[in-house]
Amino acid sequence: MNAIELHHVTKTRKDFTIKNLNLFVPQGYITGFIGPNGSGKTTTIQMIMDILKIDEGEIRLFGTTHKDHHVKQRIGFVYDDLYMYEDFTIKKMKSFIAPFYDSWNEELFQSYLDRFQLPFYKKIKKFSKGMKMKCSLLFALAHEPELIIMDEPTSGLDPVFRRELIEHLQELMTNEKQTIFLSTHITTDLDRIADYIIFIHNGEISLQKNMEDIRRHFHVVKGKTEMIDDDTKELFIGTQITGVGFHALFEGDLSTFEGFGDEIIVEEASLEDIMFYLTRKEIVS
Ligand SMILES: Nc1ncnc2c1ncn2[C@@H]1O[C@H](COP(=O)(O)OP(=O)(O)OP(=O)(O)O)[C@@H](O)[C@H]1O
Repeated sequence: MNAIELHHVTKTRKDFTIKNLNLFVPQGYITGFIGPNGSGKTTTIQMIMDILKIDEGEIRLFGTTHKDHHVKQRIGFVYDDLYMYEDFTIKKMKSFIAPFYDSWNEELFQSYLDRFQLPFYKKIKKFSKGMKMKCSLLFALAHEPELIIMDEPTSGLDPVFRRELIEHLQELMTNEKQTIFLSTHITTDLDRIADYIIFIHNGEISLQKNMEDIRRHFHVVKGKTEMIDDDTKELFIGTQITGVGFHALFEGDLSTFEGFGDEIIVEEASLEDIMFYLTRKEIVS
């Protein structure tokens, strides 16, 4: 079963359109949502959370329409923009948020409060960006959601806490069978933990695959510039040509390169490579 499904979703903002978006987040796994700046990640997440109205299409959460308020109880939403709560302390925020959730776990809340070392009586507006993110995470996790949706959760966090967070998400997924959907620019965070990757570019999905398939099928091929002509270029998703040679992203069966011997080097592609070449088809530098 899918925790999140978007069917033919369309949304037009001032200078930007989400076109016929079909997106599937399987239950019980970590799905990374990646894409360059302004590609539509936050817009998509806001539509899933019903903060932003869709123009056309359908969004389903656990098989139910995303407008159903019971289904929202099952979701923990993490984002760093807590502007609505700037004048609140965590104490006051808790008095508003906790009663909303049937599954609120006070013991768990206190343990995360300790673990994240957040002040209970200080106004949110005096928090750093990282503290705000931790605060958002605290409230999202304390009601034991089945689905955690996170918009850029690692931005603003120092490397130590970022790593801890990533490891913690992995634990949640393994031990509690939670589903995690997170958008990020930091693709190296996902190389370690994601089971599925969805790549969005200019409001359209250009890749939706599990990590195993990605590891198996995407490679970076390197060789001499002379090897690149109109025919060989056709083999690649994207090519970067420099004075000393070419680097290119290849998807498919590596037997294509069997006859090339030592003339080429083939390496597993990272998510960063995939994002780079899918975004820029040809680069000459
Ligand atoms: N409130 C808004 N009104 C109109 N257009 C908006 C609004 N917010 C964002 N946009 C536009 O929608 C497009 C997609 O933005 P969005 O924030 O969804 O991208 P993103 O992938 O999350 O980007 P980033 O990685 O930089 O956070 C951008 O062109 C942006 O200018």
